[in-house]
Amino acid sequence: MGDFNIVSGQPQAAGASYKDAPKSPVQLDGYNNDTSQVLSLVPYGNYLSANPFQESQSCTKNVNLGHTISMAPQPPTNFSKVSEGLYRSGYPQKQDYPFLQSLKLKTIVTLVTKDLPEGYQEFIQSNRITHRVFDMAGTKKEDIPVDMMRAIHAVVSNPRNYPLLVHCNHGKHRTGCVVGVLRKYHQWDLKCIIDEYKAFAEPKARETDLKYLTDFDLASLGRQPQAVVLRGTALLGTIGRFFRLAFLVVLTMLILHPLTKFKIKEPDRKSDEPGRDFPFP
Ligand SMILES: O=P(O)(O)O[C@H]1[C@@H](OP(=O)(O)O)[C@H](OP(=O)(O)O)[C@@H](OP(=O)(O)OP(=O)(O)O)[C@H](OP(=O)(O)O)[C@H]1OP(=O)(O)O
Repeated sequence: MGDFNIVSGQPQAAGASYKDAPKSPVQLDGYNNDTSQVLSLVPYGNYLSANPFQESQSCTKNVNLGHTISMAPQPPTNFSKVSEGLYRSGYPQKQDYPFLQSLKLKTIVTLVTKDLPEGYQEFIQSNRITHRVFDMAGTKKEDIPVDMMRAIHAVVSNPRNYPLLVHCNHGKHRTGCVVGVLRKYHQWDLKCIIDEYKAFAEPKARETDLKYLTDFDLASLGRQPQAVVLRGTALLGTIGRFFRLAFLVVLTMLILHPLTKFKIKEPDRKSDEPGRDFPFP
């Protein structure tokens, strides 16, 4: 019997529920005014078709019919890319580890405390991943403490920690709030933030989360919103480029000037070398 691929016919990892996956692709391209922040979200339902790991990192598994099934690594439930090097999902299970391994994660941020699934600790340790666990209560039970969100944000917004996966139980509420705050920090429009939250939380979007994201005060993060910094940086970069160019032009002129003088330099008047074909006054 030959191999057959069951990936396309089984878009969800075993043990994860189909209802958790967004039903349609979510493209948030162009949501943001700042093109430097335009992101292409590939939520779970559409992820496999765009999964670069599908071909390169397939593994095989024997089943009881004696068939050998080629299985591409499966992402965790509600998995998606948030931005370059930053990913979100529900709680990874054992069958998701090969996929996570392919992301070469440097950091995992877990937003809930509970007994770790089978092999999770070993997976994290063997891949030398820094594991940050935050004991966040369910968001319908209590507001996320300001200090906790600030600490989480400091980790998930720092590219030095990337590639980074942030996850909770189902990748809906806690993760939705953390990603929403990150979007706010990156100065996304509130409507886009809410749309993204709902794309992952529906049909269980919570009013408490929507209120949290709507009311969230960026000042509580104690940092300048990044988009402002980026725009400032871009302006400084433009000014810097202008001055560099101007400096090069001036330098070139200074170098060329003596050469030009040399070329048009009048002959030595005192010279009386033979062969001169014009007299000097
Ligand atoms: O139906 P409900 O509103 O009672 O919520 C249930 C459960 O729903 P279910 O029973 O239909 O599965 C939620 O799961 P989903 O809505 O994500 O499917 C779960 O949210 P969760 O997974 O932690 O959320 P994430 O932060 O991981 O995204 C929530 O836990 P808490 O948030 O800690 O309160 C649970 O509340 P409870 O039973 O009181 O502990």
